Amino acid sequence: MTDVSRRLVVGAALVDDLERPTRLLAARRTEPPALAGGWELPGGKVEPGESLEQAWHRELAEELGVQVELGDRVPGPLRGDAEEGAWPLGPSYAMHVRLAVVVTGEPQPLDEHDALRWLPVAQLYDVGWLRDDRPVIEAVERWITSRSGHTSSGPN
Ligand SMILES: Nc1nc2c([nH]c(=O)n2[C@H]2C[C@H](O)[C@@H](COP(=O)(O)OP(=O)(O)OP(=O)(O)O)O2)c(=O)[nH]1
Repeated sequence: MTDVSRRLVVGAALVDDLERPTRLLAARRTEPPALAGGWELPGGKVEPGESLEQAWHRELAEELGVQVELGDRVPGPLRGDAEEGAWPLGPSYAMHVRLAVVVTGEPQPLDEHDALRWLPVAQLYDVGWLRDDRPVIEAVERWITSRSGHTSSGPN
């Protein structure tokens, strides 16, 4: 099935708190025309020679103007080598997703986006996510819900 390797992409599930998240940042794309107006996780393609971690930090600085701390992976269904745990975006891309929080700056739609929205968990589907993001957002929702259901002093 993985006869041709996919181009790696990083996506950030930017939340307000890594341990007890209550909201997620959605970004509206401006290009290409086929994807314009769709909402996505900020991020982009991993450059040659770059680690995934470097790509997350670079993309979030370029696109939103923020420095971030990375949190847990949100694992997807792809298997094998560089795509292990990534999410398929059509036939050509594989997106690795991690939670992240802003440590410096305020997110702005600097590049590739024309709007940003912080979505409370109860309103995660108020925007029109890109088709391939839907299962990713469902996984993020499960992750957030599992965390917010715990008290900070709980055993789990
Ligand atoms: N960043 C991002 N891309 C997504 C998501 N969902 C989705 O289908 N895509 C697609 C859109 C693009 O075809 C591809 C990622 O490319 P990109 O355009 O974001 O990459 P980039 O920032 O490096 O942009 P560029 O310099 O190559 O133009 O994955 C998502 O949630 N986040």
